[in-house]
Amino acid sequence: MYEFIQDLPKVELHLHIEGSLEPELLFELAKRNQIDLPFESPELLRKAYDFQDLQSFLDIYYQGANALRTDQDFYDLTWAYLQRCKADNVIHTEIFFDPQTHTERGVSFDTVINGIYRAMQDGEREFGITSQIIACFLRHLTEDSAFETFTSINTHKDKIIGVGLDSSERDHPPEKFARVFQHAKQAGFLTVAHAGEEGSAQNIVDAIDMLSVSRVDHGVRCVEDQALVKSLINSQMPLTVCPLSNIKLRVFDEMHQHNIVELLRQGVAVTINSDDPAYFGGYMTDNFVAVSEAHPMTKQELAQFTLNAINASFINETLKANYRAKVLAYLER
Ligand code: HPA
Ligand SMILES: [Zn+2]
Repeated sequence: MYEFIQDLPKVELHLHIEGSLEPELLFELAKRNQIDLPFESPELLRKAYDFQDLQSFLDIYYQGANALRTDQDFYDLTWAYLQRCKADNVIHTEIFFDPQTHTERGVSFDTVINGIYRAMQDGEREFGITSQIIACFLRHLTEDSAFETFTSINTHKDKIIGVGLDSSERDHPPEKFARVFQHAKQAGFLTVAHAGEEGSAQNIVDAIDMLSVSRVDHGVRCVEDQALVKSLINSQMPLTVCPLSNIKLRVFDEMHQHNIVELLRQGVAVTINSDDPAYFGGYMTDNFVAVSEAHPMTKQELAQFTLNAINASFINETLKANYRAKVLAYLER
């Protein structure tokens, strides 16, 4: 099954580019930018990636992002991720970035977006990998800060397809960002939001109702509200689930307790994604393999994750049809 998964065409819809910063590149950037790191080597840094919950991860993740300073740093980060996409046969990816993580420490919005976008253009030209950018608001910061960030997002409308919501879910419900999301919608952006990762099923309901999201990021705690599960099936609202992330951040104790395959079999539009692969121990193939080892599946079921992701993606109908045909041809090979 490993070979089938490795070569299966995949679409990633939940990837924080800052979370793809591998310790080796982090060390290289720190040297380039003359930043002192509190670790002796990439190996020792990697050993420190042992998280109790979402917040304990976020603290280390924001520290790591501090090594990113220049347009070229963001290019190198994104290029390294796209090389992993190529290795895993990821044919399309929708990349999150956190503008405030950088603007709050004096790195300009333009520096960040220009570096990421340049690598994405090269990724399409050299590897044929299509991609989109989604700018996320940090939910632990204020609504005012989100509105200010939106002004920058709006000036790069040619490069950014949508807005998202991430960071600490507890104590920062969707409601806090209802107005800025409404503003973004009116300006023509699509919307997504992290909900039901550490927060309650009610956050999923509120993200759908108050933020008009096209997809829910994570969403695994939907099972605490069976009426919600029914409505997710009826509406085919996509969930961008991140299995290895959920284990590392202790949303589930072990992979065999994860609910993604049960949700798939009930007809929920679930997808498999890597979230922050440099911190959680794996990219797309690793996530598919971890799920399939704990929950044996048919090839058709594995391919359904990609078909769900194609349907849930922000690409045009022609490209969706082309990608669906690729998956079906692969199944019939
Ligand atoms: O899994 C996540 N949850 C919330 N915020 C995040 N920022 C990066 N990864 C995550
Ligand atoms: Zn995430």
